[in-house]
Amino acid sequence: MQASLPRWTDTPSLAVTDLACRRGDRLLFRGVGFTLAPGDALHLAGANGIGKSSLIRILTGLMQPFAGTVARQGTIALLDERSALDPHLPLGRALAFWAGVDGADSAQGTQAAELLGLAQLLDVPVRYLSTGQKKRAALARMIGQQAPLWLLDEPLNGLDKDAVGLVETLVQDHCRAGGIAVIASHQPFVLANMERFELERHIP
Ligand SMILES: Nc1ncnc2c1ncn2[C@@H]1O[C@H](COP(=O)(O)OP(=O)(O)OP(=O)(O)O)[C@@H](O)[C@H]1O
Repeated sequence: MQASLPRWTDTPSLAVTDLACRRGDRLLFRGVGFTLAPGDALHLAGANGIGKSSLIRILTGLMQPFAGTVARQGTIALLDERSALDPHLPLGRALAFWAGVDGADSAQGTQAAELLGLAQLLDVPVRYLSTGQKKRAALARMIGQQAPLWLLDEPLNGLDKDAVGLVETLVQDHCRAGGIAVIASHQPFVLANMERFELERHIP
């Protein structure tokens, strides 16, 4: 079931040092540090509101940390609660739009859509997709980016059991191909050799 392997030239890495995050007047966490190399996967675990999404946004560069540094090597693909797909476009064209923006091979997006069981829905406007189908479509968009660094915020929300297994396999394939994945999830995420990072240990 493996997608054709992504290709990138640089060796990806993600190194986080002594990171702290403040939202409003509250320090959410401090002293967060880890280093990820090709093939590594990290599960960010913790209760609702602990700061998993905030940490993912800091890793992407969308949010500044209160303290600490993030060093990235390689491009990032982000999956969060927003699919980033134009709701008015048919799914196939919405995916092709992002392939164009990312300079990626649009066949990769289509192939990812097929892997995620969306082959029959490429002509359907994104706004008509169900919750689980929208999540699958967002995953197809992310995979189509062919980026080495995958940052996934609650990737299993809204997915049925089969799709959960599929996503776990896709992430595993990505890491086996030399990619890196960070997965923020309050649900179990089954992946061989994945490290677990408990944000709770970093509450001030
Ligand atoms: N713009 C903001 N200003 C102030 N506080 C915020 C802001 N955005 C988020 N927060 C707070 O920061 C905390 C962490 O939120 P975050 O979304 O990172 O948590 P999370 O661990 O991803 O939660 P969940 O599992 O529910 O998705 C929450 O208490 C939230 O209310």
